[in-house]
Amino acid sequence: MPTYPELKLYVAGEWRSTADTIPVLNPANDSVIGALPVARTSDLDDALAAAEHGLKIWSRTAPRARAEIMLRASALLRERNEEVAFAITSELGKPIRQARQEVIRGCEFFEWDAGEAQRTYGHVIPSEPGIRYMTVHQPIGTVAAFSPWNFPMSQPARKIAGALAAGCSVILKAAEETPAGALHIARAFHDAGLPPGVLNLVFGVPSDISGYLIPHDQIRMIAFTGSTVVGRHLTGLASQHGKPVLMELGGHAPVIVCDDVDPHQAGILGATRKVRNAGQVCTSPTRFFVHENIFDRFVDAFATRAAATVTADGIEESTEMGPVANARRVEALTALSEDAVTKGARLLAGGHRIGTKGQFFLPTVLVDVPQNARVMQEEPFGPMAIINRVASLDEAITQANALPYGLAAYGMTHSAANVEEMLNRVEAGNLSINTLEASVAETPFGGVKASGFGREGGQSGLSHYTVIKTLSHRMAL
Ligand SMILES: NC(=O)C1=CN([C@@H]2O[C@H](COP(=O)(O)OP(=O)(O)OC[C@H]3O[C@@H](n4cnc5c(N)ncnc54)[C@H](O)[C@@H]3O)[C@@H](O)[C@H]2O)C=CC1
Ligand SMILES: O=Cc1ccc(S(=O)(=O)O)cc1
Repeated sequence: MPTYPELKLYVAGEWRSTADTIPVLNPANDSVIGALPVARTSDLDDALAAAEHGLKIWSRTAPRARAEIMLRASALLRERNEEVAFAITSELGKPIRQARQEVIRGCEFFEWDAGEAQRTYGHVIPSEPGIRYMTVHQPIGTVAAFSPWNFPMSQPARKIAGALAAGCSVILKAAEETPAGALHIARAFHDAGLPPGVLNLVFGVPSDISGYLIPHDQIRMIAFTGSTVVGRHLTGLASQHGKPVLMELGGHAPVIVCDDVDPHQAGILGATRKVRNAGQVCTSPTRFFVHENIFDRFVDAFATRAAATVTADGIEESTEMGPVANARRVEALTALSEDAVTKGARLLAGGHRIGTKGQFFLPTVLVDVPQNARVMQEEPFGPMAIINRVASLDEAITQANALPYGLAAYGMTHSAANVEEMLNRVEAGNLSINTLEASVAETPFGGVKASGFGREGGQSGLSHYTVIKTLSHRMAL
């Protein structure tokens, strides 16, 4: 059986502890599994100095050589999949099978961006004789990155992959609740031969760290994934200091179910995907707008499948859904469910926690939810689905666009005309049809409206980590 790693900071290529620590809990049983060192100001200063040195080396390292180190680190993570997955399940609660998939997804980000590192092409711009115009893409500098607790490995991987592929150095503050995924990444890069200082990993009080790092001249770009409230705060701080940001924020994903699909199959797909990572995914399908012709059959299939979800400690191979990440989520979900029922929603499954040990909240299905219920506006970030009936595609799209969020959106239909209508009108960064997968390494991922700006992954994923320099070269003075 693998063990949970000893938690350390990683600064200037070395592991370090501090006297001040934060306990890390297993949400399946509330036991303490680790003590996380809190970075002191001196650790942050050391990380800044190391990242400055690391940038000098890494930005002058050939893209092919960068890619080789990234691919070696990724291969090590694949070899260590069982150990990393065990750590993720221990600190977050996610079923071990999903944790293994998360490790693979994180590796795919490194592998994709390692390839993109070698394709950051500039242009030669047509010009008059005697002068040449060209552009090159250079690393933006040292990046301050902040990753959330819901994907402890793949979310840090996203940011580290983009920054390192572009030739930047990074100071990553990973989530205090789930630090081990980022720690395993740092370990893999250390073992793969990444020069000291290129990647630095710190933990602590989030606002203290962001408040200290972002204003520093040396930090040239800020990448954050998390709530819209925190993202806006960091965007404000960055803008005060004139720095660009990449913000991947909240979502409240609509799913438009047209009447030309099999309602049983669609309901089962919806319920299965809803409980992925206990619904704690920014792209989690949440508001199902189902055509009235198939509504009842969809609801039956969805609620039956949701209620049958094997909910237990994620370390068991048979578990389909583990606990939510912490007590805050249980409280928030309970309040949202009670509020919706009070306002007239029908509760068909779940709605409450189970057990006295651990943070287990049952898959929850709310039907015919009125507009004034809080859950119609607030991201539940848990295993909670809203299913409402609509009379037309037009009504569904209007409902889908009614919130300020615009991250992932989904449709289920076999009609090309319906797809075209959704593509043209649904306000979202990512629209997926007949699949509830919104993000893979090779496609750009990100939001519109309150869900953020910028894209991670795909061909454009490195653009935020580079700056374009234009050369105007006259052949003679
Ligand atoms: N888009 C996503 O993947 C995520 C979204 N969220 C959203 O946030 C809501 C609340 O989550 P909580 O963890 O309870 O609260 P939160 O908003 O306090 O924390 C979210 C994340 O932001 C980080 N953070 C908070 N303040 C920060 C600051 N000043 N500087 C830098 N990082 C900071 C935290 O370390 C954490 O990882 C969730 O219900 C969900 O809606 C949370 C985690 C991930
Ligand atoms: O919570 C948002 C989120 C989480 C994971 C992923 S990915 O599957 O690792 O790409 C994307 C968005």
